[in-house]
Amino acid sequence: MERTHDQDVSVQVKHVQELSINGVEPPPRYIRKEKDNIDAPINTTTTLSSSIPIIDLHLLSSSSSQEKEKELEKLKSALTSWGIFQAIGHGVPSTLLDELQRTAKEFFDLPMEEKHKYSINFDGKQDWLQGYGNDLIVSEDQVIDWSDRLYLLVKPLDQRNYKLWPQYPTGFREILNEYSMKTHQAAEIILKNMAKLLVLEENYFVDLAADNAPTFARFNYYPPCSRPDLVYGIKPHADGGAITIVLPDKEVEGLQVLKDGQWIKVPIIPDALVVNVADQIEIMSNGEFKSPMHRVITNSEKQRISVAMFYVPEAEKYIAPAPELISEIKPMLFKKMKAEEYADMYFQHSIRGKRAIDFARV
Ligand SMILES: O=C(O)CCC(=O)C(=O)O
Ligand SMILES: [Fe+2]
Repeated sequence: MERTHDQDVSVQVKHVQELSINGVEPPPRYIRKEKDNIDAPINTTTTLSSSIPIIDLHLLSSSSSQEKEKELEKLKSALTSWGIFQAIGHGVPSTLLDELQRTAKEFFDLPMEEKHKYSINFDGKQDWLQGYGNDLIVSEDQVIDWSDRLYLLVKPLDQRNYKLWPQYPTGFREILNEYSMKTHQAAEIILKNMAKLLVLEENYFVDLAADNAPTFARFNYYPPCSRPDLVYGIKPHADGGAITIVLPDKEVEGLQVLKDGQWIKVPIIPDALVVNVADQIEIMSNGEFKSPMHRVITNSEKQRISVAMFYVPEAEKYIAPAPELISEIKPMLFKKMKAEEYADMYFQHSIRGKRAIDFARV
């Protein structure tokens, strides 16, 4: 994964945090264009928000088969109709969630010079987009998200680039390490039960999170923005890996998911982790599980911080619909390709605001 990027990054942008401090109107390149909008109304009712499934991961490994079956049924409907759910009983201690949020905040609060030590473009080199930065700019007319990020490879362990793991705030490295181990266990439970639901071999999806498979942590920092009506925190997108586990901000909402043509707010549930299916599981499940479009809106008064863990299949692995899920009535919906080919495709299309998975269809 230590690939250097040969993309032209000559167009540099400021960190959003600096723009926000000056309180200026967002510059034109942050203003979304008509083509970036998905023409869907926002559903502001809490009824739909509160119908986003809540799954107790602990019950999925419970000894009572009745409880387990009930939770599995809920998981099935979460994955097939929403592609997103709130995970409780995930085994990550509440104190660790708080510590991770606190360290993330302390990192973004550091002076710019300190954060720049971990810059994506440090020394003019790009380490597969790892480090502190924001959207990679590939064209002059690209619309930029109102967020700064710290993006780090946390697995495979021997590929971690500790030069980009902040030394301050103290304890950052240990906390991220601990958090990544705990969320890995949650990811395994989810992936195992996904295979069960599709009557596939138990490890069919768990292997996607094997020791050699990459996991990335992305700390998202969304400063206040004077024009939430015009500027996205993250534009509408689907994630490109296998699954994503997000620790959302404890106090500030912002994440929305597209469901049946409407944007639905993902509500804050204390200590819950938001889990979403990403494109490569949609492909492998032959479209049974949905990789949902989601976006983050900005807030005029408050900053928001989230931490996303992306579980990504190993570069060399072939991704294709499971043969067991292909039949005369359900033909193969997606082409077979290497995970790294998909990753490249994802990168090229998503940066231009397009859905990569549409280019993988048969
Ligand atoms: O900030 C959030 O809640 C979600 C972030 C997200 O969608 C992402 O990092 O891909
Ligand atoms: Fe996302």
